[in-house]
Amino acid sequence: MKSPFKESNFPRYECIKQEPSSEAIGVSVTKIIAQRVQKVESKGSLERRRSPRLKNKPQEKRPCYDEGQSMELDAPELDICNKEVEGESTGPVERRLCPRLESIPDKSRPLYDGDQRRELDAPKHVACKKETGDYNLKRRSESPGDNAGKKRSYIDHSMQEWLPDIDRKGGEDGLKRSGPALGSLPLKFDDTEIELENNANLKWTDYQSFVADSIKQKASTAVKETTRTFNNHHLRCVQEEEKRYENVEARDPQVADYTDNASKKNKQSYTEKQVGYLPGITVGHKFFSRDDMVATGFRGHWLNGIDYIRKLCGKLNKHNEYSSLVAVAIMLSGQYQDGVDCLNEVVYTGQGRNNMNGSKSQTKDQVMHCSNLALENNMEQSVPVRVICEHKRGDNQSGKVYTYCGLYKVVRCWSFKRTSGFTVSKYRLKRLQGQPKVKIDEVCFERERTIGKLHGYEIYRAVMQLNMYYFHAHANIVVTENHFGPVVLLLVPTLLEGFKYIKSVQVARNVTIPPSASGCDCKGNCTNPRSCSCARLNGFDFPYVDIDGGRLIEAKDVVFECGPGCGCGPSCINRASQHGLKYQLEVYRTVNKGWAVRSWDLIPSGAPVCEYFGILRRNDELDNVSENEFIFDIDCWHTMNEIGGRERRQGDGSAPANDPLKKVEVKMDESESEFCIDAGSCGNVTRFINHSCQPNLFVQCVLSTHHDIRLARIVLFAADDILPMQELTYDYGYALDSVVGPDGKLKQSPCYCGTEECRGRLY
Ligand SMILES: C[S@@+](CC[C@H](N)C(=O)[O-])C[C@H]1O[C@@H](n2cnc3c(N)ncnc32)[C@H](O)[C@@H]1O
Repeated sequence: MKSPFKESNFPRYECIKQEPSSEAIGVSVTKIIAQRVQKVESKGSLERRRSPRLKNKPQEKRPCYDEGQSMELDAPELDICNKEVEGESTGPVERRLCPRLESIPDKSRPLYDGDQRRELDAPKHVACKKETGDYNLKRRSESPGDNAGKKRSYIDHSMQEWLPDIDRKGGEDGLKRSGPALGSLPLKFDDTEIELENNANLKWTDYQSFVADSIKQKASTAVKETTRTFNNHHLRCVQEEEKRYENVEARDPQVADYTDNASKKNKQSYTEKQVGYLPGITVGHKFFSRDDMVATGFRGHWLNGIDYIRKLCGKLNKHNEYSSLVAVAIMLSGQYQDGVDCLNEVVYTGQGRNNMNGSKSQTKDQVMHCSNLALENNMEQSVPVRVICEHKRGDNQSGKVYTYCGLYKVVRCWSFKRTSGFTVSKYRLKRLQGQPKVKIDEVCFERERTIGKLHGYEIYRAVMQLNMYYFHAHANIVVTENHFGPVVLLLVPTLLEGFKYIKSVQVARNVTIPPSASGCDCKGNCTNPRSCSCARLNGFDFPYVDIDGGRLIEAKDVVFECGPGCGCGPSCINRASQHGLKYQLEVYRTVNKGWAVRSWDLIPSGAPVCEYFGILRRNDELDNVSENEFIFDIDCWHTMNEIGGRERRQGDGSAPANDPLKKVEVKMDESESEFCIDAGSCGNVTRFINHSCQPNLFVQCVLSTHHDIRLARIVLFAADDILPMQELTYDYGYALDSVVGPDGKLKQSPCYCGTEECRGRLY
């Protein structure tokens, strides 16, 4: 298809053949980028790393980073936290207050002590009801049909209790925050203004929303962390399976622990599962596997459509059974049409009596017990159920996404004879009012919508034919790369004039790349970690598992991949980061951070996303370049060894005793790294990736061709499962007040990452 734009608007840049002159190198801010997603716990005197720019500043004028001092500089109120940590405080610990709240009289302040927090985090109403056995006080009706009609008003009213408090007054969009979000906090829910000491007025509603936000954020961080841990366990388990498959005995006893822990964790969440709203998992939340749902306690079972819980009460129901079961969640799979905005009403078929080994067709009548009975009890006892929709992934990889659609009430239950002659239970469920809208098929939709919105042409087809993307004034640059053709980058000429797109690191003339290391003797693919010498360098294991094209099990100090000196072929799993861009990445414009990068595809955790390309230079060459914000220090060794105030990532000691890295140790006693990658004048999509204090990518040093860590490759990996259209970010790892301008003065730059962990400044 022909481009809708004039050819002249689309300059195409070839990969550069020769290194650009140093004069051509970029014009903008300072330097250094480096990250660590997992930071080690703060160790007394350990400083955060500081910028090499500090070299230009006399020692006495350099900023201090140790905890006490930086607190003094940054925020006096942090002193309170400090004391808490150090255990100096003897009386009840005073918690850190939002500066806005400091002047509110003591008795009017919300309480934050542990017990109350717990109450807030757990669905409070669930707990109360369990204790009082309140469910069973309600009269059970004889006929399900009558039941629905008669009890409707009651159900409508009572079910609101199960919604997240935060959404109760929020209306359809759930944006407005309301008082009840604060659970048992002693707050007034009106617009009364509180007089502050500085004569400013604070509305209670602001105050409430501040607290509500912080509660909600903490819970969502906990969910994120659980999912991350689970993903790690999951990849470990996959590795175990791969080994079993290869009939290779597990050498590392830790692996068994991981497997055990994963199952223990799941068992634990099974017993802890809750009815109703779960803090941290809001409507629209996406899970990427059934395991994720179990790990976070959202569901207690991998397979069953109806997930139920046993309540401790002892009433007989109409089936002469104890009505101690209620369903907590049901899974809808393939029962809806793509693109349905919101499932306000669903009809659900009970489970059981199918031939699970063969055709999956029904072989007997369904009976009203266990899960089916539980779902009926939901109706009779006015207990809402979480509904999850299963749908296919938006990219072309196989797999599913599970979207949480919200809480539903069961309004009717009946039995139905199918044409096969067997009976099934049927349930009609209605979505509770006051929940945010959800697009169940968001993952698939976003990409299509973006393409449509940007161009109004059949761009998707053009992509397939021409192997590249067109862009629009709003999107500006789109990068793609595939197995057949060269990288294509289309730029808005006025925005990035002179910038060249490259698809490998270019080497400056005064830098010599060491000769290739001798590699492993494997043939075809490396599969046996005991005989593969590259696996040995990684601690006698392959760092990747063979799913989704290779996923890194966990961050390491350094990953040794197979290289040109190895006997294995290009499809070897231990070359996972060498295949270029696998995901379609888009460079787009943000409001306050300049350009940014997002993916049109779903990226699974541990997947290599992109490598930092630019010109490989000596660091000292750039000492007088003051304005270049696209320089990445290759400081893997310094980070591993905590040299120059750097924080070591929680490594796993992957480098064995006869580590080839030891050979370079002597050369690297300086506190600053020797080499860097300068993407000021040429680079790839990675240079547009912004910083976040809570990133979804992490930086991993990779060695493949040679084993000189001073010249390691810098590859960004997914730290989480990343949804399409989510901004990709990593932690630049600046120490605060570590960057000095050409005038010798400290430079500060605000951070707009917008995460709850935000430190407020980039440096
Ligand atoms: C490597 S560049 C990233 C791409 C850049 N946004 C652009 O438009 O080219 C680093 C620069 O982006 C901006 N930046 C990145 N992350 C940021 C953040 N979280 N908050 C504010 N600015 C950010 C800063 O100006 C920083 O020096």
